Amino acid sequence: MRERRSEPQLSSPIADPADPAGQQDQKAVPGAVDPSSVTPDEQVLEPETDPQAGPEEEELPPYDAVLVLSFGGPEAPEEVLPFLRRVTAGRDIPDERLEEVGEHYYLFGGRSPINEQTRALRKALHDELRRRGIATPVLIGNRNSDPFLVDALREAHDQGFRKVLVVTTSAYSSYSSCRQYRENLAEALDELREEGRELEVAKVRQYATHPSFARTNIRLVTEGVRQIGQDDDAKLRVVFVTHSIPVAMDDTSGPGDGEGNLYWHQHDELAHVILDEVGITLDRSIEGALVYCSRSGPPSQPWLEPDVNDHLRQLREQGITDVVVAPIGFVSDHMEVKYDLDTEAAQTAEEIGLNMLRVPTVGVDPEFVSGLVDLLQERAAEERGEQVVLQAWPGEAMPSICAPGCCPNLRTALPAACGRD
Ligand SMILES: CC1=C(CCC(=O)O)c2cc3nc(cc4[nH]c(cc5[nH]c(cc1n2)c(C)c5CCC(=O)O)c(CCC(=O)O)c4C)C(CCC(=O)O)=C3C
Ligand SMILES: [Fe+2]
Repeated sequence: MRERRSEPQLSSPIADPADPAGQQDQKAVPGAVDPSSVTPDEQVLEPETDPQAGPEEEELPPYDAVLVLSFGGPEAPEEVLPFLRRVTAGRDIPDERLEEVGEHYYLFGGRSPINEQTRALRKALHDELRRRGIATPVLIGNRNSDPFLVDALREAHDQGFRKVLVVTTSAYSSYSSCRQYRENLAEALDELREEGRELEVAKVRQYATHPSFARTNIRLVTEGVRQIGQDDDAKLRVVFVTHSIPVAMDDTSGPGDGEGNLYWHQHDELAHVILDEVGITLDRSIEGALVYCSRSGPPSQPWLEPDVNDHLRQLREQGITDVVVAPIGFVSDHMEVKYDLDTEAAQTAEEIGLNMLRVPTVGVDPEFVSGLVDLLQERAAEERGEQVVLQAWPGEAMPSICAPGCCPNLRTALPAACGRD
């Protein structure tokens, strides 16, 4: 087992002798995608017939469609409870907890921003693929809301697609953030097979260790530190936040034959390089810590700690006046960010007189989107048997085909796609 530091404190700068950050060539991508320009219609599956497309138009062989697989969320008050029941089906999450979480959604009119953000990501991937001359369609499938994964794959099959390349909206390695999506895929494929629809799916590797994810987060945090306007390093902290998971889930995260704690380790490594790079760019020495939000489950079950609110109070007691909160565990500003950070943590900060600035998630940042398209192309090249160099920083590239027993389901062994088990 990896030795998970119980003290969340990180300090900068920690020299990285092999800093590859500046060495990898960066592709310039013009123009960010405006999420408001995405109409619901655009997610409809349309065969792409671009009148301008020449015969040299490339695709992504052997894949004939890309699917963005996301968590999903409610978009109206009456969708909130059915959504929460779906999320927690078969788990011992008490009703009070569901009502409590329901309130977070009702505070925002029963609408989570997540589906809109998934549509914006779909459009951004679509546009970046087109910029590279790749005409492969991009679809959306969700775990917990419409368009559901199985329906999206059924529609894909009906359109004639047989090999689908999946990218999830989840960067890290753990049961909740990786294997559970693979189980969703296996279940959907089984259901379709029973209907006589045969499909193959593959998934791009978890991208917490892809350089584009690190570089985008480094730039966003650097900007946050610049903006907050506290030039005394001793009064400022960076607070890196991710979704808490049960300690038992973290202990078993990563390849079955590995050391475990990969979920924590990937966040810890990324938080360190972000602090190092911010320190180098701004010529400062800023400290930070990795903390958690959105804990659920019974109090008797240990989850990763400390909670972001407890940590903010502790910082204030230590004389810290300003915090830059960086939600590196999430890829879009969905409900966990809007409620747990922008509402709850912001309120805690205000109560205790701490100035807090929340950094945006990677969202549809062109550098991040470009990295995801690199990963789609990398996975396709790998499948064609071509030699591929897996870019990784910080840490190691995760395999695109997971090892047996990787990030196990601790409750029931279920079939999972895109792995060797
Ligand atoms: C690691 C991780 C991610 C990041 C990776 C990824 O993105 O997948 C994530 C994302 C999300 N989690 C989300 C929502 C919820 N997660 C829950 C419950 C849980 N999450 C867990 C872990 C994670 N969760 C775990 C171990 C549980 C308890 C057991 C279980 O039930 O699996 C519950 C149940 C109620 C409660 O909080 O107790 C809800 C409503 C939303 C939607 C937000 C929106 O609507 O905008 C998103 C993106
Ligand atoms: Fe969650």
